[in-house]
Amino acid sequence: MYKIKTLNNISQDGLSLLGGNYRITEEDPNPDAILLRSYKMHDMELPESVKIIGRAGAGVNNIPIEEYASKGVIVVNTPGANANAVKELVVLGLLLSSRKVVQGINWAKSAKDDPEVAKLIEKEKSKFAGQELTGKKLGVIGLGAIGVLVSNAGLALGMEVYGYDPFVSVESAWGLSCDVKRALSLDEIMTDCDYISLHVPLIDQTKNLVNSDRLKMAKPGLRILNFARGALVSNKDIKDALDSGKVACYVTDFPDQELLNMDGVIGIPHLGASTAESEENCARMAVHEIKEFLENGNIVNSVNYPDCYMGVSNTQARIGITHKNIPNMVGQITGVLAKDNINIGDMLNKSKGDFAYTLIDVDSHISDDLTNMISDIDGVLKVRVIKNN
Ligand SMILES: NC(=O)c1ccc[n+]([C@@H]2O[C@H](COP(=O)([O-])OP(=O)(O)OC[C@H]3O[C@@H](n4cnc5c(N)ncnc54)[C@H](O)[C@@H]3O)[C@@H](O)[C@H]2O)c1
Ligand SMILES: O=C(O)[C@H](O)COP(=O)(O)O
Repeated sequence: MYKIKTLNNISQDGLSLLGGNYRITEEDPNPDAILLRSYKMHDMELPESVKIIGRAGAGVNNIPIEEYASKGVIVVNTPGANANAVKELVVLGLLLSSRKVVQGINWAKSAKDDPEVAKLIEKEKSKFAGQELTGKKLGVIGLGAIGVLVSNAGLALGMEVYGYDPFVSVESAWGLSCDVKRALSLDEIMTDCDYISLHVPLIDQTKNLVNSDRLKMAKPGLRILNFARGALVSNKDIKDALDSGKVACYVTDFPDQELLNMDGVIGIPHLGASTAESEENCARMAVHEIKEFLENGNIVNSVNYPDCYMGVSNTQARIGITHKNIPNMVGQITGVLAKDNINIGDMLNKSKGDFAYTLIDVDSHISDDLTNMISDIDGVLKVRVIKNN
């Protein structure tokens, strides 16, 4: 029986895929896996029993992925599973930033007790006039799962779309309409566009990506949409830009008290991925990835270890080893097996940055002694016997 600890509410539709060999728990001190959404794990003590962490969603800045890698713990996420939900909210964000709908609705509601409200509306509506999207320039920063969908949606709305992503993947490039123009620098986007939508992960290199130096380059009346992470945009600099009219509206899915007190900010309470469809997609994908790892040792969509897939073992035993990416690890591991005269049926070794994973199918039973000998190799982080007949 595997134990899965949940740190956030996870869609039942996904959890139901776990099956009878799994117990879902919020309290167990020794779970095999953790399943979460945006819960911040940085200050949490990670139980030694945890082998894999499944982020039902895209962003992993709430998880100390390098620290967990050094403990031999795999972190996976669910690429693209919530991209459509975010894209739809970005389309709404484009419209909200263009038309004073939020302000207009709030004003109309405030006049609800006035019997003359219908007349008043016709008199006052000119205060809430806006602009159209068609023909405007949209700059999309980050052309991953969400950025691609947003770019294509921008074209469908009649916008001229510029995309910037120096690391764009082949898969994204295939999904992107050929009518999206390639921006060669962030500055180009900042200088030329009427709307900017951010779709990059929050990492050291992207913190405060939108700052006073970049905002200086912008045309007056720029609209900025941030459905990626709050810290990508400097609060102080956005305030100055809103005050000066450089930025006409900042739509963010990550408002804080400071932002909610600024005129020109539309703060949405982190609803990008909050649709039934997206929550189901993410939970299903994360559950699938956790099951693959716990039952077969396969790594799917990891953000801190290489992906590794050997299907279902058809030999007597399977062993999975997380270790440092240093010379002679495979030699030492197979040396231990050879000493015990154990034949290797199949094997995979892959690395990602400083860490690596070795998955081995063998034709005989694996003893505790042998497991301990592999664990004792310098650089080995976690050893798991996945199947043992
Ligand atoms: N608001 C929400 O509810 C919500 C939902 C999903 C994702 N997100 C956020 O959006 C981010 C993007 O999600 P995604 O699914 O598109 O991820 P993704 O990994 O598919 O795409 C991210 C893209 O950013 C690019 N990139 C990285 N650094 C860059 C840089 N310095 N400049 C330009 N491009 C850069 C990458 O090459 C990649 O193509 C997530 O990391 C997460 O923080 C928010
Ligand atoms: O990175 C993500 O996937 C989003 O920010 C969604 O987060 P949530 O699962 O907490 O809604």
